[in-house]
Amino acid sequence: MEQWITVTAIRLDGKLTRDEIFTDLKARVDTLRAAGITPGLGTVLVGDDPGSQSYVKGKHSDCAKVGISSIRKDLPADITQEQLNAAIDELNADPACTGYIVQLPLPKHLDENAALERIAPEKDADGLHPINLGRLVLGKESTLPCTPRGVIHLLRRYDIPLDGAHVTVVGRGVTIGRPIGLLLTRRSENATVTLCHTGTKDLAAETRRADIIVAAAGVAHLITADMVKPGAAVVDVGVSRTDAGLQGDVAPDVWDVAGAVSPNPGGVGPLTRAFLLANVVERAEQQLAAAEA
Ligand SMILES: Nc1nc(=O)c2c([nH]1)NC[C@@H]1CN(c3ccc(C(=O)N[C@@H](CCC(=O)O)C(=O)O)cc3)C=[N+]21
Repeated sequence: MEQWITVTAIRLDGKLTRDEIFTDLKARVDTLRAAGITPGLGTVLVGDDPGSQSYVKGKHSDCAKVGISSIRKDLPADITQEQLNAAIDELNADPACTGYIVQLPLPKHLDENAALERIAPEKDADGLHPINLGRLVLGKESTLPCTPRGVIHLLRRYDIPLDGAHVTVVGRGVTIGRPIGLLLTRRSENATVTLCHTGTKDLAAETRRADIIVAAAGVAHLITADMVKPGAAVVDVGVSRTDAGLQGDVAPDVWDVAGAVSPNPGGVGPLTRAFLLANVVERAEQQLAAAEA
């Protein structure tokens, strides 16, 4: 029998939205350069994981597109914590580097939290330094984590209402699951958030009552059509490298039920990168404002 597949969901287009952000950033970088400040993004990459290498490469090519200079530190997988510390200290001291990241995950013998804490908080482009995460909890101005910023920007770009919305977040990772609730529950967003994880007893019950699902578990096709309220927005953040290629957390049949879905690839990933650059530009703008004051 013939199968009819009805794709009804709006596509939350991360590439298009990224291009809009880049246009804005490029103009701001031109202004900074004219004032004598060149924003510079540093990356610290340890080891030769192909995924991490491709992400870092993407970040540097983004920099070139908006006029941000970039500094790459690629280190072998077997370096010691002291050698990693030395690379971090160099970027902390380098005036050409206005913001940087330590690409995660690090090889298992290295201490990720120690590395993140060693980053000068004012150069933390990821927004993952404990001072910045702590300031976010306190509601103080801080560098915001890139992926949560990207998710919220994408929802707003497509006029998905956040005020009063029930958002179910799936996954409790440090880069998205934990911080995104802090952003979504600010007065400016005003959403109600449920955070689910592997200990959640009835995941489908939690996702089914959501107006917005943020799927960030890193489990391929975890979210299926039966778990989605008709018309809900579904943001696919997770990435799994499988034999079938890159797969998100959202199964294809979700497009038949949801009102809006972010594709993966082509959804949140490009925005994570765009907000990394936005964070670097904003750091440099603050530097300029401080110099002018
Ligand atoms: N310190 C640190 N900061 C990070 O922000 C960070 C990290 N470590 N470790 C790994 C994760 C993952 N991540 C992605 C960024 C862009 C895409 C992206 O642009 N993806 C493209 C596809 C790229 C491809 O095909 O490989 C897309 O979704 O369209 C994906 C994933 C940043 N991360």
